[in-house]
Amino acid sequence: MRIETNQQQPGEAFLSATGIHKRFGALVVLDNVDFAMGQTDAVGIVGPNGAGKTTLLSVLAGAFPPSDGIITVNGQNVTALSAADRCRSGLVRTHQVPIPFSGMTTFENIYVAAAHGDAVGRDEAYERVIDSLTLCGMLGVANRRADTLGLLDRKRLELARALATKPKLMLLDEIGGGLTDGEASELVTTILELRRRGIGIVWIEHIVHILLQVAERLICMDAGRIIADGEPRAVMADADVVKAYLGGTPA
Ligand SMILES: Nc1ncnc2c1ncn2[C@@H]1O[C@H](COP(=O)(O)OP(=O)(O)OP(=O)(O)O)[C@@H](O)[C@H]1O
Repeated sequence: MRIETNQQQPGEAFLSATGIHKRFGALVVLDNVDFAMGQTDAVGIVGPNGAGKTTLLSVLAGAFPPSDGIITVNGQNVTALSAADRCRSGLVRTHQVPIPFSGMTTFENIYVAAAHGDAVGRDEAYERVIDSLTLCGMLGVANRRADTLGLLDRKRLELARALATKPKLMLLDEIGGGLTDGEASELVTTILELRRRGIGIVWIEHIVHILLQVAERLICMDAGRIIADGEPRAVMADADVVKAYLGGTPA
């Protein structure tokens, strides 16, 4: 199902993926996925476990190449580019399981991202760290070693590190995973602030009511395919989505 939305035409897309397949040996994980979005869009991705959501995010971010298909950023074919090069084009991802540099402080972790992401000078990197610490509510733990942080702060650190690369578009993989509703709501406040700055968001999340506070467009994947794409409430009510994702019971 493709539901009408205000999504941009393919020619205007900041990020696009065309005919994406991903196979791990005989296992087909992405099966002819087409996806396009504008730079400031907020897109949520849902779907059952194993649907291929994280794999799609990884292929978009450049963690590994697709088996087939083309990915463009700002009209440029980036299919063969590394994640680091895509980051310099403004596309950055966060990970489902945060793995910071454990022996470094929060500040140092973000500094590495700021200095590496766009090859900036020391002053600008420092400013980006302060901005990221502030926006993500981490000033109070700036000098704590990352391996002493609780889960919410490690999730905040994922956001802060990504933000410090000065992204145009952030790909978030279950940033709310493992958090309570209250904790996840705190992250929503931060993510909405990112949106106010004009940063686009692609967000995979199982906590749907939290996701819907941000997503203006929702995609549902199942078995490596996009089975619904459009206005979030319409997607959640779609018969195929109800069957594949919601166990036959509408949300
Ligand atoms: N590196 C890999 N090698 C082999 N199989 C993989 C690899 N990465 C993912 N898979 C398989 O691909 C399928 C899709 O995995 P993926 O993590 O993309 O799903 P998902 O929709 O993100 O699931 P979840 O909601 O549980 O995170 C799964 O069957 C998974 O076991």
